[in-house]
Amino acid sequence: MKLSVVIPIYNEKETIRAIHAAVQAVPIDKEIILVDDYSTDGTREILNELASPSTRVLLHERNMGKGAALRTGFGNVLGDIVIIQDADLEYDPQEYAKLTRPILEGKADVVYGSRFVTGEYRRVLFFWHMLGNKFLTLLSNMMTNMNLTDMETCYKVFRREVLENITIEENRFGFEPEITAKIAKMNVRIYEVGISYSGRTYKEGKKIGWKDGVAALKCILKYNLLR
Ligand SMILES: Nc1nc2c(ncn2[C@@H]2O[C@H](COP(=O)(O)OP(=O)(O)O[C@H]3O[C@H](CO)[C@@H](O)[C@H](O)[C@@H]3O)[C@@H](O)[C@H]2O)c(=O)[nH]1
Repeated sequence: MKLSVVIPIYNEKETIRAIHAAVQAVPIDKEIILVDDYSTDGTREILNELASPSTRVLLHERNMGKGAALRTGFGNVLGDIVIIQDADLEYDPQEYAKLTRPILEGKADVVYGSRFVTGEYRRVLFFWHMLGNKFLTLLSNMMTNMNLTDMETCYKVFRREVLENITIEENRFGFEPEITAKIAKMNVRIYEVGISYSGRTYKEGKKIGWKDGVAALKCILKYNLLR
């Protein structure tokens, strides 16, 4: 089984080398797909250095958002299992073994890594982000009739066949509720596993804001009620 690691990137020159090295260090047969979303901080020059037969670099010619970068990445995967990896250091690639296990054991088609279950460590940060996430996850669950604990997690893992039947329409962070609504309507087995999480602050490079929360709310309604 080969793993495709899709990394959407926007202005991450401080972390891109480290995250690439951390992914490379995971002892799993894999390909890495770096999708740069028109970074202007020097990230692109670093990506040229990282390109190799096992690390492909795809470039957007304007900034379109994380969802759009994933659409580009998913369209190019060759592996049997696909994982989304943020370009910062919040989510630890050491978790891949745990995240892929339910698929490798033939139990799951999709796995979400949750920051809210089990005794893994996590950095304590923003109360309002936690509340926003809990609210969006609750609303999404009410509409999908699922019981996820972390709908907004980065770590979403798919058998490639599942993604072949999904087209991401949302360019920005709205793709999280969109893809969740879409898999809920498919006949797939969804699992959750607990993961560690080392969130970063705005000074450390976080870009997401309250407007993304409002956009996510609209996407929950749009993809569950109107489609
Ligand atoms: N391609 C692309 N990537 C972007 C953009 N903006 C941010 N990203 C990438 O998306 C990741 C997360 O961005 P942050 O700004 O650090 O937000 P976050 O708080 O960590 O986001 C959390 O919530 C999001 C929405 O649920 C999740 O998508 C994300 O994985 C994480 O859990 C980073 O790897 C960043 O490079 C963009 O315009 N384009």
